[in-house]
Amino acid sequence: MRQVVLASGNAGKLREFAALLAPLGLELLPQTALGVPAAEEPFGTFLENALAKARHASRATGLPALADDSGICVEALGGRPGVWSARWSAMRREEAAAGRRAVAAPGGAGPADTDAANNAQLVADLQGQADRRAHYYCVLVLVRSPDDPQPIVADGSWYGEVLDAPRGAGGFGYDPHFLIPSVGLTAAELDAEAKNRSSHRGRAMRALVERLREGGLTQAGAA
Ligand SMILES: O=P(O)(O)OP(=O)(O)OP(=O)(O)OC[C@H]1O[C@@H](n2cnc3c(O)ncnc32)[C@H](O)[C@@H]1O
Ligand SMILES: [Mg+2]
Repeated sequence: MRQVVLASGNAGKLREFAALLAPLGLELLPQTALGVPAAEEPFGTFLENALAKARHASRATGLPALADDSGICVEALGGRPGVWSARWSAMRREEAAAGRRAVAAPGGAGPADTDAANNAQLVADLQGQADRRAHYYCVLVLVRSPDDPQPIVADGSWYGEVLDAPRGAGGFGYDPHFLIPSVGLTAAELDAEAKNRSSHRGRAMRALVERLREGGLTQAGAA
């Protein structure tokens, strides 16, 4: 296994993966560069969505594929945005229009919202809320073929708090509003290396690499 398709269209994730995977000796090809369109993400769990994305990219390219499904889970919101993180502001608009909690599929019909719209929505959702606890969650799925009977799975979490006022220019998504209390910085105030060292994605990636090593699938014993 030398070439792997990265089953993501998110430029922020792509940047982080490029650094995380550099030591592995794998050539990582973004699916967008291979003309693979975004997969449907219709499921209520991160795991199912990641598996769907990995299979979709592997089927389209004939290559092994790595997918990431991730999001921010806020205690006071019962774990939401969760799997709806990429289109949280649209989700909340749909709920407001329906006058109740919508039952739309997590990936929804439309494209992801802008980070600014999602962040503004999250801040509005937490207005007057004292409990600011939240965590990022990431699950990674690697399939060697679209019908791989043994997908390799790893996950990671990163705990913090949601800030009303954004701080920092690094990272992507909800990072300017995600405070890591132990260092007093937001995820967007960390440099890329520091974020990868402690983030949900960094943790999941290191766990995945461990699984690959166990299975002899890294450069040393590539399949
Ligand atoms: O599905 P792909 O193509 O990978 O790209 P996406 O942006 O739609 O990705 P997800 O479906 O996994 O949605 C995850 C959302 O959660 C947020 N998110 C995930 N990881 C993050 C991180 O490290 N920092 C900030 N926000 C993050 C961000 O808003 C993402 O759009
Ligand atoms: Mg997505």
